[in-house]
Amino acid sequence: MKISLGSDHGGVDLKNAVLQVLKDMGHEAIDRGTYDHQRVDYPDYGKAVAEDVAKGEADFGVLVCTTGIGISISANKVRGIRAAVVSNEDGAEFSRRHNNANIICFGQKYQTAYEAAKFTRIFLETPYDGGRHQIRLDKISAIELENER
Ligand SMILES: O=C(CO)[C@H](O)[C@H](O)[C@H](O)COP(=O)(O)O
Repeated sequence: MKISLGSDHGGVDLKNAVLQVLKDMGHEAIDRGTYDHQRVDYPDYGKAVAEDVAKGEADFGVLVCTTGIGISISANKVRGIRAAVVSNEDGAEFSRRHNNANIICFGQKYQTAYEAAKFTRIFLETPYDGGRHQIRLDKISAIELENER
């Protein structure tokens, strides 16, 4: 699979760790930065990864900031993006099964590299259940359309 990854300065170490694991697993990775600990703004990286996924240039995205919150809010502003902050195995599985999430987000403050890699693997390997869940996702899409300028 092709995975786009991004983080701000608060998530760069965890992003780099997940990037390496994804490469080791044989995935193709697009690293949208940031690349060091210099202070940057998380919306720039949330947008870059979200647009890769929304345009079909990546199958899935991985985003990391200090808490996972700001960068997920940013990514979710892009039409068609369902970015989920995940902090356990169940969330990794159900963000895919029920929400058809296309970006997994982490808070570097809370997740070890081992956990983030495990949750990302579960996320990538879990299919969407469809069925009744599509009714809810269609309602989310309708909210997006109703609120477009
Ligand atoms: O967690 C974040 C946003 O939800 C970011 O990673 C920032 O680190 C956080 O906002 C703190 O910003 P700072 O400039 O590093 O103090």
